[in-house]
Amino acid sequence: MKLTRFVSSFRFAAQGIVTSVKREQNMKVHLLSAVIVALAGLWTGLDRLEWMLVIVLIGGMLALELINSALERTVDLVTEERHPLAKQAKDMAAGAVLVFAVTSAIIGLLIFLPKWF
Ligand SMILES: Nc1ncnc2c1ncn2[C@@H]1O[C@H](COP(=O)(O)OP(=O)(O)OP(=O)(O)O)[C@@H](O)[C@H]1O
Repeated sequence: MKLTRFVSSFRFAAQGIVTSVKREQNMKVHLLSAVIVALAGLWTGLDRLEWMLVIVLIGGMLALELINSALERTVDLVTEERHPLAKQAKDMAAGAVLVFAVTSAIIGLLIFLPKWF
């Protein structure tokens, strides 16, 4: 019984990820970026710690985008009308994604640039 519920929770989580990839343009961009960074990592030859950083940043970016999409849907479910709080909620969630994206880009440059130049 409990095992069935446990397995189901993974299935539902997978459905959420698939829905996000299908419907969210930004998620596709993040996934493509992740593949490009992973290929660049293989080509460059990162060490174990560098790979750990890159994997944490990629996973964090994708997870944050999923949360952002979930929040957008929740807001749209609560109100179909324009509301300043709805705007603030969506814009703050988008801001969180932007903060993490910029942070990831800076750390990525700190990892890759010294190896290339
Ligand atoms: N219900 C709402 N009330 C007020 N502002 C909103 C609402 N929904 C979205 N916004 C704001 O409108 C701007 C554009 O948002 P977004 O790109 O998500 O498009 P949208 O207005 O939700 O339309 P769409 O359904 O095409 O995505 C953002 O600043 C967002 O915060």
